[in-house]
Amino acid sequence: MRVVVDGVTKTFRDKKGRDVTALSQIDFAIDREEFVVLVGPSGCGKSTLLNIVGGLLSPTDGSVYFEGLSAEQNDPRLGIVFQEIALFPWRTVFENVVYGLEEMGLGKSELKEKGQYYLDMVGLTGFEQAYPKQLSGGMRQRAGIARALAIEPDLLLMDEPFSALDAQTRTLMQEELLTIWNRTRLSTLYVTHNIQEAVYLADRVIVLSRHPGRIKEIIRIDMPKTGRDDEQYRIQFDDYVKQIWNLIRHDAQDALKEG
Ligand SMILES: Nc1ncnc2c1ncn2[C@@H]1O[C@H](COP(=O)(O)OP(=O)(O)OP(=O)(O)O)[C@@H](O)[C@H]1O
Repeated sequence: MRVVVDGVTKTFRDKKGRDVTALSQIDFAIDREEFVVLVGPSGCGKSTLLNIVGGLLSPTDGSVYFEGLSAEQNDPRLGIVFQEIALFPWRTVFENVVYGLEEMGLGKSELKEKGQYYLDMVGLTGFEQAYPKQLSGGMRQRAGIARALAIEPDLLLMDEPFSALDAQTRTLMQEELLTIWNRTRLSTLYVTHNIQEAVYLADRVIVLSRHPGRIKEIIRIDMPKTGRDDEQYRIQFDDYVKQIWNLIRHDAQDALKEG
């Protein structure tokens, strides 16, 4: 699904009653079958922007269009994955994955078929009857991804989905996400702090600056979608990382000082 973010501005009121502009005049599009990553220093408005696209927050100004229509006119189906996946502890992995499908009123055999298909896709075959507390962090994230995919969304929204995982699990999950994405080719908006992750996954990286959050630059990652970690792309990969870090560095230092 093509998504257009048009002139989005978001103002919050802080505890002292002052208006804080979190996002100012944000314009960009996510094309069909495009993977767009938002990066930027802490507090630049990445999550706010993702939540606005997902309809969880409304913009103070501007609009989001889905295939040229507003969310009310189009009612896009959204698959959302957050950093801490909120699985229902009293439901098995399978029951968690099919939760959205149940809500959509699917029958038992369809639930079984689709649930199993997406569990297999994320590598959780054999864990259908396990409960979330019996899973590792990486497995819980996989279950959350399967749940988001199971509803066959028009758009996938992911907010730091791997940042609570250890470095090795994170690398493996990035690889798996690419494999899954290549099968589904869902339009995706993905938020991360991690520049390597952005360069590894993105068709385009949107770099935000802070106070107020604005688009600093949009960078197309001109490398094949798979195998970016191959030796032959190392220099190109590192150049993208450097380019993005140079755009973020000053803002990140400021964010650090402000705490
Ligand atoms: N509900 C809220 N009320 C007041 N201010 C808010 C609210 N949500 C976000 N903000 C402010 O808006 C700005 C953007 O926040 P947001 O969480 O979107 O940034 P972020 O880039 O996702 O940050 P991080 O990377 O640290 O998660 C920050 O200055 C934040 O303090």
